[in-house]
Amino acid sequence: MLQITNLHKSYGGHLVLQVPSLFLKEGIHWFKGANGSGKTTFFRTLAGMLPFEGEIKMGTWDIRKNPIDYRLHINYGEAEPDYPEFLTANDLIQFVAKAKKASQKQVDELIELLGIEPFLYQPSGTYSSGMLKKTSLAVAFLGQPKVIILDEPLITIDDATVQKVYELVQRYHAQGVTFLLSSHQDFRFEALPIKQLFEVKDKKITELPPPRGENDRH
Ligand SMILES: Nc1ncnc2c1ncn2[C@@H]1O[C@H](COP(=O)(O)OP(=O)(O)OP(=O)(O)O)[C@@H](O)[C@H]1O
Repeated sequence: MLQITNLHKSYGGHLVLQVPSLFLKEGIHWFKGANGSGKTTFFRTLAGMLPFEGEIKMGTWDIRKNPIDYRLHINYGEAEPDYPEFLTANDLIQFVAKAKKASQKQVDELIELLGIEPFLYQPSGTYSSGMLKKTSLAVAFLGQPKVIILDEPLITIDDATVQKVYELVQRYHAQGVTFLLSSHQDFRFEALPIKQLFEVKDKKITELPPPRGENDRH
């Protein structure tokens, strides 16, 4: 699904990530790593938000040669969303829905599932961190993505919303969507059928044995 070749990512000449070759199959992938290890940098690079050296392809779409197809089919949910404070959740969701060619039905379902109605028309500057996160999660599921990247999707949301996120991931996964999830804690996504587990450490990304899922424990 995603092929990364000779990726070098630096900030101001300081190398933070080096990935000679990495192929991510279809499925749910979990990237672990300590604070500052490079997870967000990797995700933002894959999402087409940062300049980098190397090659990134989704199927046959090259991030540089097919920028529209590539970006239309990859969605990104920020770890710590930060929006212009005068914009409402409705403004943000409608804007992205248009860009991602999402239906109003999909918009309404995500707003309902994630419990966004109570603050839909309030400026985001008034939101709690959980309300901001719910908005960014709704945005990340819009359209017909082939890949959804969720950076620390479970931080700041309550337990009921965590269950909703698992439900959404399972539902989209069943429709063939590939997920890249990150956490800086060891235990986060055991409830999901993780295909590949990676550790981001020392500027490198290394595959680890997959975690045992909840279903394996019975
Ligand atoms: N815009 C930037 N300019 C300069 N350095 C940056 C920038 N963004 C990140 N870095 C550096 O790149 C490295 C990786 O940061 P990154 O945010 O990707 O880590 P992370 O694994 O997502 O961390 P966390 O778990 O704390 O969110 C860190 O050393 C960080 O200081």
